[in-house]
Amino acid sequence: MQSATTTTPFYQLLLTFRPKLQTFQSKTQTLFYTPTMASVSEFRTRVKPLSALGNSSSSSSTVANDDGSVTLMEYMGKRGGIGVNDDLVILIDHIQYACKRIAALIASPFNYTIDMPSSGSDRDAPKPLDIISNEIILSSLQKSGKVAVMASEENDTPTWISDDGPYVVVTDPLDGSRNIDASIPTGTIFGIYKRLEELDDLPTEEKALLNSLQSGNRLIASGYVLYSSATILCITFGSGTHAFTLDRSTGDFILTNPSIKIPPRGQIYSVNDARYFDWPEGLRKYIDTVRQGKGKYPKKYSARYICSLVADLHRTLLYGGVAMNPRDHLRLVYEANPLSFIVEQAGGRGSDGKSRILSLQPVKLHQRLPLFLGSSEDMEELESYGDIQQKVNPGYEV
Ligand SMILES: O=P(O)(O)OC[C@H]1O[C@](O)(COP(=O)(O)O)[C@@H](O)[C@@H]1O
Repeated sequence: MQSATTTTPFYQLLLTFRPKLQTFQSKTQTLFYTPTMASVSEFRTRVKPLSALGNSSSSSSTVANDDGSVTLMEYMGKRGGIGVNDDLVILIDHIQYACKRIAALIASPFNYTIDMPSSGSDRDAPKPLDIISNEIILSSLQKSGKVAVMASEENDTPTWISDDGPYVVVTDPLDGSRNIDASIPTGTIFGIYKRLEELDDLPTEEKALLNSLQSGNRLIASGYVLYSSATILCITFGSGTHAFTLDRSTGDFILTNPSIKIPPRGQIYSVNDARYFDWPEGLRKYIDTVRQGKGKYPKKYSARYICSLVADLHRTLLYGGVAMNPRDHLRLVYEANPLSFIVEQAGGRGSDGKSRILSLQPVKLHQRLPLFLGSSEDMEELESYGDIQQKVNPGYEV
């Protein structure tokens, strides 16, 4: 019998893989077809107040379907009162489509048979699904017609897509992919900037790089998709952070957490605790203090660490506390900036331990840094310990 693991065609096949779920009916008809560049005015909604979500902070112009639901497309299509322009709606439609394909792939029983040439024993070396996810996102961005350049954690240099694309997309297509074989949550992270028109006359390589190195405070939207027991798309356009949960029966992302407010204080710290002896004094002291309930919040903190940034952040957004990786490991452009924007829009803070992430000017595309994200009061207390950036980074094996 021929082994499926040795045939290259299977990998090729996965690149064009589409889940066979023809019985699904999508309200917005976007799940298993590639969205075209339609105007948002073509999206129809059945209107009624959003009372079913019980969210008083939502805009009064937000409207829901008969069953009380609001899809991501409806929410952006002027229904959420957030005024996302048509080009951006089309772009997000393509990103969410790509993420649904990634979600289906991650859950596929055929993942185990994907075989690709290894690029070394490096723990950070890309896994097959990293590469496939990257291809899926690139292909969706190309089809959107709205992207000038994509900078991905998986590529050494940014990919120039189109001279007149209005947007720049930075992405980590599949974060935490080391977790996949054990079905532990993973995620996609993305950030969107406007194309810097003043750079249009520069050589392609140069303008691709400079467009991708924009400071986080220029982000116009960012988000993540969490692939877990539920597939959740969390997004900000600069007016609050909103989460949508994939309804697998229809293929729509449904608004489930409008205007998320991260609790000002949580009781959870999230960090790879095995690195304790490599931490600086300040960080050790902080963790020792809060785990004993001797901090400003007089309760003993709990530890949670999934080792999947999107999952650790999503929990932190909902429950509060701090999620951190104190060593130079996570990337400013693809991870720290988009996630800091999400956290700030939810009322929290994103820092490298000394400075606000969104104020940093990236100097290298794959620049790494310590990252601390979380509740405003917890972040303030943590930073007051001063010395919290881990300088020793031996490149851990596991
Ligand atoms: O080994 P550490 O320091 O705990 O780092 C774990 C972190 O690395 C990540 O796996 C990201 O690393 P990659 O970008 O190499 O996938 C995060 O999801 C996770 O939070």
